[in-house]
Amino acid sequence: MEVVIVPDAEAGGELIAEAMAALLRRKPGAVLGVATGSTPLPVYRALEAKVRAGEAGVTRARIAQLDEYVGLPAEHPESYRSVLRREVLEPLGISADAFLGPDGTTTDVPAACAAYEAALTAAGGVDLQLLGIGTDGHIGFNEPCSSLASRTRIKTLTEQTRVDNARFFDDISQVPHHVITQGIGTILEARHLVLLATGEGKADAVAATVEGPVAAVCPASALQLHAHATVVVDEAAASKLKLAEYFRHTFAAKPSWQGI
Ligand SMILES: N[C@@H]1[C@@H](O)[C@H](O)[C@@H](COP(=O)(O)O)O[C@@H]1O
Repeated sequence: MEVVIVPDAEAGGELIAEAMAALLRRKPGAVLGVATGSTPLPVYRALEAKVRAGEAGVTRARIAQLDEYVGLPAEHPESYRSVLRREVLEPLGISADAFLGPDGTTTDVPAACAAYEAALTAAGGVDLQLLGIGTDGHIGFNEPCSSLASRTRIKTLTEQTRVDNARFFDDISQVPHHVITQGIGTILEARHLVLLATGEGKADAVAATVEGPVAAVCPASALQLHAHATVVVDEAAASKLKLAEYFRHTFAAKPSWQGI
């Protein structure tokens, strides 16, 4: 696992957007796995700037969704499909045909989960999966104690996650209790995992992810099992890492052309 400590969220966004741009230059039909939440927004803005500047092309790229609320209408502004349309597809000029995601409006959840797994496989798998992290260490919507081998399935949100996500809704009663999420086993199949965490509120979860044991109680710790996982954190999110100086020194010594 590579840990990169950046000065702020914008620097993290730029670093990750450059990795995405480099991927698109060598593989124009790449599948980019995207995440929702506030943290990834600087990545999308930086990638948009690169696309506009002609540094990366997205005409053949595909976008894959990580997770989705169950029961929100697809056109609900806070369905993750709507959020990704607004934050990723429209700004980058990517058509809805190039979007892969689970159907959160379904009445047959197991079939929708199986269909999404099949769609990811048919697309050739995810090349780069961007991840945020919940304050409880969740990735996607894999809450603590999710199986490290799990596949796309329904999950019940913890009260903590509903409280954390209530800011996107008028009040907490509107936050769904159920979600469909790529499983941890599914996520681990992406060729490159890039987790971005910013702010002090993520410091405990980052420390458990990077320096704690691999344990289902901290789902993000599964990244330790992946051969190409990058954790990008700002100073505040890195504040509880015992090995922070080592990580700073290691990245500073890396040739700049190498990227993440
Ligand atoms: N399902 C999403 C996660 O994918 C995201 O990582 C997390 C953190 O969000 P934020 O980046 O806003 O802190 O929120 C939600 O639970």
